[in-house]
Amino acid sequence: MATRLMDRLWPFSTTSCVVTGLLLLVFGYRSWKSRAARKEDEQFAVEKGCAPAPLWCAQMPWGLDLLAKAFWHGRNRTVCEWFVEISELSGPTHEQLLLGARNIGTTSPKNLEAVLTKQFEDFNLGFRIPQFRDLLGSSVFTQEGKEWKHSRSLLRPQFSSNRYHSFEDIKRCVENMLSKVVPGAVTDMQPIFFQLTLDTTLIMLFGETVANENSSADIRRRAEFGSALNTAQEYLAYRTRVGDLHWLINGPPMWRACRTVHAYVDDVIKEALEATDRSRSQSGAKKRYIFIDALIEQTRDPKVLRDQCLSLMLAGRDSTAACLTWTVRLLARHPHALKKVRDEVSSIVGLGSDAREPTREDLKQMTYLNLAIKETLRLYPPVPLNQRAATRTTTLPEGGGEDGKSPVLVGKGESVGYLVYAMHRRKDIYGEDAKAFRPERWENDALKDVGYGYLPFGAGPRACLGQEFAMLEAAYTIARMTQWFPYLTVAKGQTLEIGKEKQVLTLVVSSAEGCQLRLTETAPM
Ligand code: HEM
Repeated sequence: MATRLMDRLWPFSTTSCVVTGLLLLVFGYRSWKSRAARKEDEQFAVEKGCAPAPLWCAQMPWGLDLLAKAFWHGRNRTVCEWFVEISELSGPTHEQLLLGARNIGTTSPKNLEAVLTKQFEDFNLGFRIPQFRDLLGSSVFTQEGKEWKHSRSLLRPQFSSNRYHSFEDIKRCVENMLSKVVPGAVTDMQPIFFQLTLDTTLIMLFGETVANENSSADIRRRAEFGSALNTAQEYLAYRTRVGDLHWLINGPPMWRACRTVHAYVDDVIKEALEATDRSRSQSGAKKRYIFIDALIEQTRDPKVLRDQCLSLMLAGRDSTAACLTWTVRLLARHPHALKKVRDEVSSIVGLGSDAREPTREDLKQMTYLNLAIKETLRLYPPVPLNQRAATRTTTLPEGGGEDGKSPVLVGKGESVGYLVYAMHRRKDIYGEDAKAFRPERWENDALKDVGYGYLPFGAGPRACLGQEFAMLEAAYTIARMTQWFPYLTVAKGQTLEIGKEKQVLTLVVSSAEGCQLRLTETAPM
């Protein structure tokens, strides 16, 4: 019996011994390399007056326990709150050893200003390029240097408000979305917002062609595309947690998801190319200001078109949908804030589905609504963590030494993770009630100079290009939703306390509980 059991286990135990041995060798080599590099940098550190930042202590060699914890929090859907806990315990800047490689985590506005703007040339995207390549290929999000500058200068003019007619398209999509909500029934708004933002992004990129295709086959294909995009993103998110060992996070579900996503985008682009050719051949045809036209003027290479469009689809869909979901969740849980939004919308455009649709000017006047969105982006920045890696040995301005005021050394290739979610909840920046939803805090002069302490859209040369578009879409959607359904009630069983809810962290942070609400036209009894 015992021999039979050994026979069965033997091949597995041999394989696991070999794998474990190899991993130990790899981690050991990385630790040795990291220490050797540190020695070389010692002189530089002395010259710059650097001191070590607190070590976020891993109890096991090579930080294996940190990796295990990261995966545990991933499964338990509490990663962002874990980062808050770490930064509260270790201070605004800490060092850690993960899989034998040293890296730095920071929630310091001064350090972020250095990384994103002042010392822009000292940092690059690190492992983002190989981590994201399978899905996003080469696009504005995964390029650097000349290529990135070219992509950015190509895309930027398309975002300026007079070049796209998206506002009318957003309005149409929002009307379509609201007409499907059943008043008084419990509705999960999260998937509805993801669908809305996918539709608006598709229209922005490709014009009428795609989002208007409403046969059941088209709808099914769009849904398959959406779910494949989610799967692929989950893989990318796990890859970002293991640095240069990203290639370990792979497998058939990821390959299938990438194939589905790419096939869908390729078909849409093919259609858009044909539509552009048709409209060119019709003399006097009305010029459509859509992204794909501008891209096609530069290239007809299907791979280049796919990579750029897919990146924008991802950026346009997920971040704005997350922003909408969290805003509505928070408003429903804060009746006082919801009332203020309702009163404001009512006084500017009136309530009721047949009331006048808000214009851009109306939206600008809705100051409280805009503050509510701003406050949501503080508590739930859709991109809650991000990172850069040093292109050469350099320093961060603060975080080292006993008082945390000395510069911190960053060796060439080491990564700096910046924890926007945790920074946005720092009490020394936002006050004792930092974890509360209080849009009024932005009326206070004390936050006028918050600068790099508030970064939902990033900053510096790589700051978000879609910010204006996203804010317009979010404000319009919530204003119009308030007109149709002025009252929101949280469904039973949903978490009420901020930060206690389960969260799904892919490249954006969304709600694991969804956003289950009752939307009603009159005040609930
Ligand atoms: C609430 C919504 C949004 C949020 C919170 C958001 C957030 C961000 C952040 C944090 C970055 C910087 C990334 C980095 O530095 O690594 C970024 C970049 C970018 N975003 Fe957004 N974004 C939003 C909506 C959009 C939309 C709707 C689009 C376009 C359809 C878009 C397109 C871009 C582009 C093109 C970049 C620049 C990438 C680069 O130059 O590296 N974003 N966004």
